[in-house]
Amino acid sequence: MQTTPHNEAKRGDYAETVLLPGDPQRTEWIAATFLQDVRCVNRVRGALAYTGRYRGAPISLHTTGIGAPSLAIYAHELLETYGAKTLIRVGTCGGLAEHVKLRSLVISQSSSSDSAINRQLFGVYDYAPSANFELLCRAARLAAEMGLVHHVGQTASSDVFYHPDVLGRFAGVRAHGALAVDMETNALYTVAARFGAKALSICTVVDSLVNHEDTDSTERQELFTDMVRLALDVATNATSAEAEPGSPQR
Ligand SMILES: O=P(O)(O)O[C@H]1O[C@H](CO)[C@@H](O)[C@H]1O
Ligand SMILES: O=c1cc[nH]c(=O)[nH]1
Repeated sequence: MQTTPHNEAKRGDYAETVLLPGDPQRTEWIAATFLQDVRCVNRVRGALAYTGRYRGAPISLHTTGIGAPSLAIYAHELLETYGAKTLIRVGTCGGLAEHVKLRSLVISQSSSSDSAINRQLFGVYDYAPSANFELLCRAARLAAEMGLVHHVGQTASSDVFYHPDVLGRFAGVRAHGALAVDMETNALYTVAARFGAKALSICTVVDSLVNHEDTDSTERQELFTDMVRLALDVATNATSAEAEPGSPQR
């Protein structure tokens, strides 16, 4: 029998720190490119998950799929059943501000949402899901030390990818400083807070809704090298002085 309705991994199969890619191909690539002693711990629904080591430290990867409901299920089970303590999303996002260029990194400090999920949970409050402060500071410091083009600030999460009003629907959050949009960060920060866990979302900008630019999906795995290296260094509390020779710099 499976341990949860969505996961065949056994208790103890995950490390306490789990990186969360949205796409199973990204998960596979991270496992093959960055981890040692790696084994696959889940294949249910194609939500590939691996556990291995990064510079000696235990680390897991788990695919979240697309959207808040999908991420919320996997994050909940990782925290409740598998004993995860730290979740770091390694995702993609669309730029909402002119200065947020393609291929840069967006480290989300907080995330607004158009989802109805939290409206039923907080009574009269509009909940403000936020990154773990310690992870956020570490990511900002390491990104600067690594010379990565990055932005730290608030983001938006939307339940809608294809919308008839491509940019107009973001007018309110853009006018209040939102840098980029994805679909899961709001849910990640909310579920992590419920369990008293640490969470951070780092996304690579793959298109700009403002500048009407797009990356080619064939370049995307390579594009993720900086984001994944940063997330792994944040996860394992490395400093850039310890970075392996040949670590990508920008
Ligand atoms: O590339 P991932 O991490 O899946 O993230 C983004 O890409 C998907 C939409 O194409 C959504 O999940 C969105 O949040
Ligand atoms: O435009 C984009 C790009 C990635 N992910 C999103 O949710 N939107």
